[in-house]
Amino acid sequence: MFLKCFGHSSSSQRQYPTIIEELCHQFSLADLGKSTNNFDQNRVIGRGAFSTVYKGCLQHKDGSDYTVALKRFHEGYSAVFKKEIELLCQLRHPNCVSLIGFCNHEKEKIIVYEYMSNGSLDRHLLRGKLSWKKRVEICIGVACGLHYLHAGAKRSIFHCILRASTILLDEDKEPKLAGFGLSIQGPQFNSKKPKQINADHIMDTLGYMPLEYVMNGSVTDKWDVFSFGLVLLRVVCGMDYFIMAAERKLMEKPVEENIDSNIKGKIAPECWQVFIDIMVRCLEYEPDERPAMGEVEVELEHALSLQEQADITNTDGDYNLLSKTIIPIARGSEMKE
Ligand SMILES: Nc1ncnc2c1ncn2[C@@H]1O[C@H](COP(=O)(O)OP(=O)(O)OP(=O)(O)O)[C@@H](O)[C@H]1O
Repeated sequence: MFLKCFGHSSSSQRQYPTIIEELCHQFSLADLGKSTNNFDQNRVIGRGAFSTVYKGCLQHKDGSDYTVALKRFHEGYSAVFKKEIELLCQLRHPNCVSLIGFCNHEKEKIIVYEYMSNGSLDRHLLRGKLSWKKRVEICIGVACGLHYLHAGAKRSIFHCILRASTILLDEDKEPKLAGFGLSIQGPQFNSKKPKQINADHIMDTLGYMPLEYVMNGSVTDKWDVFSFGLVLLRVVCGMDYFIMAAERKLMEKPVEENIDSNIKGKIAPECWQVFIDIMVRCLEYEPDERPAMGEVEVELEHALSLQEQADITNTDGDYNLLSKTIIPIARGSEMKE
């Protein structure tokens, strides 16, 4: 239904009849050029595989300013542009980035979003400044957003490129899912039938592809659950899975020995036990053995409350983790290499 809205209606010369226009604002290229000082390089806040992202300033009808992020797609990615608008138009959730509007002017394809002043999660993990508690809270928000995508709409949505750079943080460091350009609309909610797709085009940008896709081309919500497990791992270790794998830090060493030095000693054993258990389950080989996002969300809430309880009694000392957890992950994309 939504795709129809992007068809070129040669007779009427109206490119965007009805639905999309009703759901979000269509900006002129002139307005967006003005909002970014003509796409000034100093306004660039991010670069993705398909786009350059700018910080822009628009005006409300009453004349007051508001800040936005503009994703200007590279030439040749109009399908990704359309897909992202089509999906974002359907989403309303505090943990999903909000669409403000778009511009489709000849070769210029631009999406306008609410501005996330704290940028992407990966940058914060690199700096190492997030406390352990804040990290768990962020994971809960992401789990809540994914749960909504999988179960909150009539047809579930599989994000498919979940990673620390597609999780954005607002001014309160509340997480919002972004980067929906390669997401997939699944079967009707409650249908257990996996969707067969050809996602090879995602391969180069994706990386976190689970084994089942490579084996039989099937995509279910459990793809995102697997990617979420890798996000949990990154939140704990502060380092990307690929770097850890290249440095042989996984498989050979327990996760407990790879914990980010900025949070070492801050994790209560009771909290860790619940957290690591859900992480390991998210990374199971068999998709059916991975939990649904609703369960993940509940378990993470539980982990957070155990941390808070432990912090009340333990006011002065660091915590010591005695467990040793080895995670034997096999990514699909590795299998295909
Ligand atoms: N709404 C936003 N507010 C603030 N920064 C943003 C926003 N959207 C994107 N960015 C920044 O731009 C970067 C690239 O965005 P995004 O990942 O969505 O692009 P992409 O072209 O889909 O690329 P890729 O698939 O490689 O991640 C993000 O990591 C983030 O730093």
